[in-house]
Amino acid sequence: MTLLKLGIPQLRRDSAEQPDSAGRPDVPGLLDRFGRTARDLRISVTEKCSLRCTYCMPEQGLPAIPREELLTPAEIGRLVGIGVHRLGVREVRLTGGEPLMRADLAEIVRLSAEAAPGIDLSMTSNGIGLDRRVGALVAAGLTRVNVSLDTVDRAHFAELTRRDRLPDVIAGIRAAHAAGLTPLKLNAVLMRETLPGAAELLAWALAEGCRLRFIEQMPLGADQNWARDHMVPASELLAVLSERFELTGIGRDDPSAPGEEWLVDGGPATVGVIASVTRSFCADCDRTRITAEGTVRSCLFGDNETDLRHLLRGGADDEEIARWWRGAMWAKQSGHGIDAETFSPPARSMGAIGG
Ligand SMILES: Nc1nc2c(ncn2[C@@H]2O[C@H](COP(=O)(O)OP(=O)(O)OP(=O)(O)O)[C@@H](O)[C@H]2O)c(=O)[nH]1
Ligand SMILES: C[S@@+](CC[C@H](N)C(=O)[O-])C[C@H]1O[C@@H](n2cnc3c(N)ncnc32)[C@H](O)[C@@H]1O
Ligand code: SF4
Ligand code: SF4
Repeated sequence: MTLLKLGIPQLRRDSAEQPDSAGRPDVPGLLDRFGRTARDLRISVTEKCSLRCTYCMPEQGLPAIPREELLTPAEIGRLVGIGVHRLGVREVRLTGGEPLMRADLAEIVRLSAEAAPGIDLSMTSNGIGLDRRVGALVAAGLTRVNVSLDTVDRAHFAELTRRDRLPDVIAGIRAAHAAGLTPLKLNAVLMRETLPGAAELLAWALAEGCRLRFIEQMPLGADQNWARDHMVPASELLAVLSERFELTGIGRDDPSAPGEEWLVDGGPATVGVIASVTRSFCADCDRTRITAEGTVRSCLFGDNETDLRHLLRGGADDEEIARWWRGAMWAKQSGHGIDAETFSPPARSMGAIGG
């Protein structure tokens, strides 16, 4: 594979070749060789972002994807329809980059909702500008939103994201809540720098009626500055939170949910931990991803991508596209492999994959 600078790979030369499905049983779903079936579709709609979180983006942002290489709303809607009606997808999440950077986001939501009426259609966002657009997004069919927020200290937020935008994020969170997009989950990436403020962030989330989840940092940053012995494991976070709150473990909503939950002070409020590194949930993974350029990415950490865009634009029918998608997922790797001695981070960073 040829790498472009800053972690965006060109399409693999062979990604426009139909994936090898040898040995795959003839079933409609997105089965892989390890017995997992993907039902949770995550679609990245852009690489652009209004923030520059240090664990995700380089300071100068990612190189722009030419407009004609991005999937259009109609193409995204068509893939959602294929995923739901032919491949067994049960929930769809829009992500990025920052989805709100796309001016046609409401159109993407509308066409996706029309392609799969009644589906859980959510978005993961940094919340900036959500206050102005949430009405249109809900009217278009958005059912839920998760917002990323690492600290409620304005100066610290500016340092972590390289942008002084905390008031905009909070406005977005409150507007989403007021618009009925609940449960509203907040995602906070665990870092040495944010650990001392973790209890404060939880107190803030509880007061706002949001469900906070802390996420172990993964080696997916464009600056490639992750180190196993520097990351904060879930166990350390739980010890810190327990100094202020009484936590009672209640496990996962379902086995493939990445987050484990704890009741806070007897409940009903909860705090979640997504321990992707130290308590990996890869064995139960149910994810399939489409990148903003229309490739299937079977795993966050798997650089082998299969191009569906040329099929969408080349007159292929839905069943042919479904066949390629199934083949791409059949080849999915067993897990992220972070603990293996041979591990090396993927070529794309989180913002370029679609987290
Ligand atoms: N290892 C791993 N981590 C993931 C994956 N997808 C998301 N994450 C991490 O989980 C965090 C939360 O993701 P969200 O986009 O909020 O999605 P979710 O937790 O599945 O969403 P809900 O259904 O609302 O609970 C992200 O910030 C990522 O760090 C994945 O496929 N593998
Ligand atoms: C890449 S962002 C895209 C959506 C949106 N811009 C946002 O921040 O929510 C999706 C999620 O990935 C998480 N993320 C980014 N880099 C990460 C990393 N290195 N390790 C773990 N999670 C990461 C973010 O915190 C966010 O919750
Ligand atoms: S985590 Fe989300 S908000 Fe932060 S830089 Fe990455 S894409 Fe942007
Ligand atoms: S790292 Fe890959 S296999 Fe593991 S949960 Fe994420 S997408 Fe699934």
